[in-house]
Amino acid sequence: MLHLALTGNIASGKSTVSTMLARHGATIIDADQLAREAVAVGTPGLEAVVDRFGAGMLQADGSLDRAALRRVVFHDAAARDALNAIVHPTVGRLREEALAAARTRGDRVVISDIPLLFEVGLEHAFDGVILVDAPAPVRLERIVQTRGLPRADAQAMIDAQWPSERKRRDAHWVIDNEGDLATLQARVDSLWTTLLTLPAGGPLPQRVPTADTTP
Ligand SMILES: CC(C)(COP(=O)(O)OP(=O)(O)OC[C@H]1O[C@@H](n2cnc3c(N)ncnc32)[C@H](O)[C@@H]1O)[C@@H](O)C(=O)NCCC(=O)NCCS
Ligand SMILES: Nc1ncnc2c1ncn2[C@@H]1O[C@H](COP(=O)(O)OP(=O)(O)OP(=O)(O)O)[C@@H](O)[C@H]1O
Repeated sequence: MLHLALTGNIASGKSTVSTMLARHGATIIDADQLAREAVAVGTPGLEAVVDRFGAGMLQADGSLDRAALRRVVFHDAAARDALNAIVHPTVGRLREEALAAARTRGDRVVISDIPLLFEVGLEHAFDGVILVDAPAPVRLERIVQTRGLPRADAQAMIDAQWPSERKRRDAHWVIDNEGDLATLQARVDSLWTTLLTLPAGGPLPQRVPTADTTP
């Protein structure tokens, strides 16, 4: 089994790329989705969030008020660390479970979508790392347009992550996503062709240049 990490800063296009890779047949393990499960109604995770941040973080139906928590943690690094400490261990455990299931099924290519891969120092736990990137102003516009957030809130989310320049150096493949979706699809198709030539679990070339993924 080839197990790769897919990462990239907020609104770089990770989910779009992972959907394209899934259509090619990859198994996707999505950390944002696992993070939602970690704080679902009735979990110790949600209880811990309420203990730390107060009952104001709940909606009337008892589920997490994500917008309320977002407004707190993206303007306060200590609060963000506290939330990460609650959520990340559960996300790690759920990822291991999903990975074990993929192994049992005999899946060929498994891709773990992990937004904070480099920030949490997980990059060496995989056979290789795919980074999706787009310039910060493009990402800012995407957040404002698709999430309908105020510009300052969108910028705070961008500022909560490492600049991508630092991540590009350590990725095996960089997919630039500054253009249209057809260009992105062509880049993902090209990457998939490359992935199929790799030995499962074998050594990967170190840091393949961006041009290699550009058709
Ligand atoms: C703060 C929360 C409730 C906001 O929810 P919301 O629905 O608005 O955003 P969503 O979960 O879709 O995340 C959107 C993007 O924000 C970025 N992001 C999320 N959490 C963090 C964080 N702790 N630090 C930096 N960036 C983050 C990621 O790029 C992510 O893809 C949520 O992001 C959360 O629970 N974050 C903590 C868990 C976490 O670290 N998730 C990231 C993957 S494990
Ligand atoms: N090349 C593109 N052209 C136009 N829109 C795009 C392109 N790539 C992504 N988008 C749009 O930008 C938004 C963000 O993309 P996506 O959700 O894939 O990013 P992400 O990196 O997974 O973001 P997040 O960190 O918030 O989970 C989506 O609405 C998506 O449809």
